[in-house]
Amino acid sequence: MSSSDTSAVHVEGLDRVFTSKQGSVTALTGVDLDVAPGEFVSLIGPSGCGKSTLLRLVADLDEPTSGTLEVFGKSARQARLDQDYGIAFQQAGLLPWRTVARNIELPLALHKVGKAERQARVEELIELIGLTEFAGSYPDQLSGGMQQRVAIARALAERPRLLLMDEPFGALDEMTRERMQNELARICGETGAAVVFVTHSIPEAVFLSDRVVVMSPRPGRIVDVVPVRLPGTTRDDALREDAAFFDAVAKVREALHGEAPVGTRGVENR
Ligand SMILES: Nc1ncnc2c1ncn2[C@@H]1O[C@H](COP(=O)(O)OP(=O)(O)OP(=O)(O)O)[C@@H](O)[C@H]1O
Repeated sequence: MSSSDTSAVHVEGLDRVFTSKQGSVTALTGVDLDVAPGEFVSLIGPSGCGKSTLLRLVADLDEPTSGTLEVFGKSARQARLDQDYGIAFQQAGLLPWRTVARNIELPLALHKVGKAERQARVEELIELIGLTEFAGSYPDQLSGGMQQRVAIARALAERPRLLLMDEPFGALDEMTRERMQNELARICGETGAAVVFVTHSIPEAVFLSDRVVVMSPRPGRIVDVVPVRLPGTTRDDALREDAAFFDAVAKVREALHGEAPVGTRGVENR
């Protein structure tokens, strides 16, 4: 079996050039990447290096200029039609007039899942994100972190084998952000979903990922892939103090700075 049959995401020789009257911008060039089922991969790199563009291509929100892109061995379009992935972006994007439960239920309702099944799934998901008491609350009654948890639950509603996340915790304060990272690590462990995760934070990428993909300034290319091997099977706060964690943070930092000077805009060292 070729890698493209087994990968959650298979990208080969991918280019994306945006053309307009002002000229053309090469956002991505020669990108090769495989994400295995159940694997957590983060994309990190300076502002404008094409991280969101790559994620949007995988999500079939945009089309490559050239190259191969497959999601579970299918075209991105087919994977979208088959609901193979869930998406969560920086803005939680909840509908303010629907309760927490009804926001989570939305993709199921749109796909005509029966009422009893919908209710059971929503209950399960609300428990998973620890918001059972807030099922009947509206988004504006929740904190930013809680809203983001609801967005994650909604992305998981259809049991996707793949989650695409673009800076989902970027707008949260540091403490909430670390709590959300713990939560996401636990959820991924429980659901076994593969994740492609865009972030500007090196520690966040290291804490969550099996591998960190480091990209260069425009035109975006992959300059390094740092494997993260942290001890134990669960990712919790103790890991943030572990020597292996600091070691991986240093490796990612070196990979980033090999391409650009310290303080590269758009990458957080904290
Ligand atoms: N629809 C578009 N039309 C023209 N250019 C675009 C479009 N989308 C992205 N670009 C350009 O492609 C490049 C990559 O953008 P992208 O948003 O993928 O970067 P990024 O790495 O996600 O940045 P950031 O970290 O700041 O979010 C940028 O130069 C951007 O201006």
